[in-house]
Amino acid sequence: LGAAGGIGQPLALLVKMSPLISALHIYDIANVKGVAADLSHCNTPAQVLGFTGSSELPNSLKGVDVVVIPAGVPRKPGMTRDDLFSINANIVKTLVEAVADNCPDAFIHIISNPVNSTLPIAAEVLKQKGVYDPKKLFGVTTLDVVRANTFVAQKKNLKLIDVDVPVVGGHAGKTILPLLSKTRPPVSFNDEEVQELTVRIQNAGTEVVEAKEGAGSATLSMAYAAARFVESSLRALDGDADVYECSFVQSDLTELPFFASRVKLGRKGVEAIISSDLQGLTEYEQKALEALKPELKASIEKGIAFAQKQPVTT
Ligand SMILES: NC(=O)C1=CN([C@@H]2O[C@H](COP(=O)(O)OP(=O)(O)OC[C@H]3O[C@@H](n4cnc5c(N)ncnc54)[C@H](O)[C@@H]3O)[C@@H](O)[C@H]2O)C=CC1
Ligand SMILES: O=C([O-])CC(=O)C(=O)O
Repeated sequence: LGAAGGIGQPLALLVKMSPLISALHIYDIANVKGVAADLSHCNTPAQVLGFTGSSELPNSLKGVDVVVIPAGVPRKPGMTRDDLFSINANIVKTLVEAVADNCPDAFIHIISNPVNSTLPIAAEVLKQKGVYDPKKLFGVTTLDVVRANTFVAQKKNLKLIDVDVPVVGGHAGKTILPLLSKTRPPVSFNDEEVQELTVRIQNAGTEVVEAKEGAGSATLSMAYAAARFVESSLRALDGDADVYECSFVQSDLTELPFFASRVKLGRKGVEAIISSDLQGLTEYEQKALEALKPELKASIEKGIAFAQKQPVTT
């Protein structure tokens, strides 16, 4: 949903290449028919159907196993992700209402920012509709992991394919907390490296927004990350027993109702939340974890309050 946008188009292309996908439904309020015609000429198995306008939204969702939502406006230089709230909150609310009505059992991947608030909005909408399954609702934070892996591999001269850094918390500024001490394979960092890498990972979205000079935010790397999360979800749905990803989900790892961490994915969604990553943190990570909680809590509460003030349409 939001398939004709900067993320939506390359994401649609990447998932069209996946042998795990039989049907690819793409929906947007504009320009989607051309994208569908174009994509449908690729000789890969997924059958592509384009849907546009709210009258076609229900049919785009019927029978769907995984819904990905990158609909909404991106940042411009000088903005925070929270500055997108006033527009994107409504977009996510409307789309998740349609998901609740048409494919309530689907895995739902929320990309639209601010994820720290849009994910709680989605949860609240699903609750009001009576179909909330916390195991199937995901805030997509895969790009933070992709970035952390890339930057750590570059800094330490490691083979990229081997590096895996869990990133916890949320998806904005200092709520993004890479746990460098939990990097696999084990790597040691001095204090200066920890500081430099942590700040770069936290500000990587802004790095792209500034480089694009008003033309939007990360789209290609985001599409890559979202395609990875889709692929992992489909493998889990197919019964693969070894699927782990970081995601912002309902969680009891901390006192906050939603928290990003590594999760084990299975046929029914989140099978387990991996608590061991939060054990044995360094002093730096422990302090950063405590420091991110007030901002993350406020963003979560803002999302919930918004959804409670504007009950769902039935
Ligand atoms: N979670 C993450 O890590 C990341 C999230 N994002 C967020 O993803 C969102 C999309 O970014 P871009 O693709 O670059 O923006 P974009 O403006 O290029 O595309 C957004 C698309 O959403 C569509 N859209 C707007 N309202 C809609 C509605 N009600 N229903 C369906 N489609 C609708 C637009 O027509 C457009 O095609 C932004 O909110 C951005 O902040 C971006 C990068 C990373
Ligand atoms: O920075 C933004 O606005 C887009 C985003 O979430 C990211 O690139 O991590």
